[in-house]
Amino acid sequence: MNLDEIRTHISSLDNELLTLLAKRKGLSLDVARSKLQNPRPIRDQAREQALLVELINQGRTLGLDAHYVTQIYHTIIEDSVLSQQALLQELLNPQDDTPAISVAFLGLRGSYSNMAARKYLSRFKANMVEHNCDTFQQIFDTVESGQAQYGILPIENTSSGAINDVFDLIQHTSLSIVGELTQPIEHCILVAVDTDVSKLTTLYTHPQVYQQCSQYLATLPGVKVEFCAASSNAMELVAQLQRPDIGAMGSADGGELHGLTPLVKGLANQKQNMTRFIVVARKPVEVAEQIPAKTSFIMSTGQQSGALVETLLVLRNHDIPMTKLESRPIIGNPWEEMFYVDVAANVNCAAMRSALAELKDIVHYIKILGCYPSAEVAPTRVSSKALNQGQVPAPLAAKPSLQHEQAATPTKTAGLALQVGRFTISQQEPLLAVLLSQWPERHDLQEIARQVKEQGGQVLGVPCFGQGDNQFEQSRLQQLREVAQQFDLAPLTTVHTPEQLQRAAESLDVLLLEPITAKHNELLAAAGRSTRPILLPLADTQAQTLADAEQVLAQGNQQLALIDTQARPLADLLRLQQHSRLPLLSQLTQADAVLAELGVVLKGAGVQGFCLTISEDDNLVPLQQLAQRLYQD
Ligand SMILES: C=C(O[C@@H]1C=C(C(=O)O)C=C[C@H]1O)C(=O)O
Repeated sequence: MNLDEIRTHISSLDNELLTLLAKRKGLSLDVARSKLQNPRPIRDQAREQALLVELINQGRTLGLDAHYVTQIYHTIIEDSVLSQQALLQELLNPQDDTPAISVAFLGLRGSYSNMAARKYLSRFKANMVEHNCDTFQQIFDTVESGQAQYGILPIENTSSGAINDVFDLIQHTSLSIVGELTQPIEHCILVAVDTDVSKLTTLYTHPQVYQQCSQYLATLPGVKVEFCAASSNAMELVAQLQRPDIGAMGSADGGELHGLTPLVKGLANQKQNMTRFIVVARKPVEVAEQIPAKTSFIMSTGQQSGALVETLLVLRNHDIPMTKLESRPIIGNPWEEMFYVDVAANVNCAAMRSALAELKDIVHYIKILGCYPSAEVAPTRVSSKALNQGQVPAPLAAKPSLQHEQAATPTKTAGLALQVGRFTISQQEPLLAVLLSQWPERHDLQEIARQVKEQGGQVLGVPCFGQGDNQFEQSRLQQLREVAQQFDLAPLTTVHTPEQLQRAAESLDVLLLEPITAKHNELLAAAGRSTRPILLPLADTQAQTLADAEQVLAQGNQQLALIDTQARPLADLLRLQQHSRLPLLSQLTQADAVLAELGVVLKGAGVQGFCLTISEDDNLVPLQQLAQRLYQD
């Protein structure tokens, strides 16, 4: 076949794929209708887990990687669940037959709020009429006066936190919250014509985008930054100017609406940059009981001692998980606070009704802001156990419990739980990290990453520091991050100094400390100030280890695990665990003849994770054996 013929063939396969996806979506909506008649929760993670294992195994026989199949199906299932939820909501809250839905949001076409509005409405069949607003107040006014049916408002951001202006306006509105959504915020340089970064002289953007990208912008000293009212205004301007020396900063999707293309992506200092938006409307909605719901309310408790604790106890006594608590001053009552609370519960469920009745008796004021479908569809993780056993786990006893769907999100354990990337470390399913002893060729790195993922590992560690200048190290950090991301692994590196720690923390998920004596305390302090999970090697004595850990915890970082790097006697490890609530990991070497057995014994003794050191030339059979033993027993 020549190139044209191959491409024709690919296009025809893509066509078939799309047709099949559309058919699948149709069937998933049939499932939703059947669940309505025979009430069961929309989300069925046991079914998803079984499906994924089956697909992964089937994929393997066709030569497709586990991570590839998983990624594709996470997207398909997320859409399937959200579409089922939207259908159920539509059936429960019939709309007038409006051919178009009007939405008020901040900024112009292409703003982050506009992209959120588009995403939210994509599940309705109607067209969208856009109301551009200059202020949050104007959004509330536009919806309250009936000019728009919905308003979209950003409420919190993973880097900058709560958006206070919105919390304050919510206290005074008659509108209800009817929905939520989370939107990744990925800042890019957008240009109107074919050009290069070195040709840029001016960038237009919003001050907040500028702040969030300050580290990248510091690398472009010759470029002048000009501020606009919103990133969408910057896009509009750059699209008009059509010049190779001028760019805008904003989202790639937003830029596309103005005919702009991204020149550089991923500019934010904080890589996991996401904003949660709420959707407001004049009339509250009812949420189907098969869907995980959230309820938001505000309350003021007065300043008597223990007042807030009393209210939280009411939630706890009814087993209602709180997902957010914010406090804002009450204007006119100095030092009094209004509390804004989100709970993962339907306002109409029995537990919530009685909790609200009890709360009304003990607070000064309480107002329900709304009950709405929770937009979080956390991907069903295929357990490393299922992956290694290569069998489909029997679906859990089909118990159509509506209450328990809420509990799909992992519960926090009493000790300190370490969250590494998307993985929460636990004794049942220990963490498996592979640490290369040297930097390999990029192709080898990819192949190792692929195999680590295939075996159910979660972390890929490679040394990035100490072999070249800053730029060289930076490029390694970048490469490691990219490869790890490609295979859905958490990237790790070893850091020796506070400066290295700071740089690694900008792009990697986990940091292994290897303090050099002169910088020991400085490194611990820097680890404490960081927000990344830290692996702290055991010191010579238990007292010293606990003191080191305390130094990190005292600076605010609670994402800390201890790691035994010297194969200490089991008795020492057990003794340590009695004195520390921190997860304990063990570093093992590939060469150990009894590696897999060692892993099993350590796991039995409570070790919650393993870091296997390998060199580039090692074969990965021991990794496979370790993974199989760890996840099978
Ligand atoms: C389609 C269903 O509903 C949901 C979506 C699934 C899917 O798209 O495969 C699987 C399980 C459920 O979370 C179902 O229950 O089968």
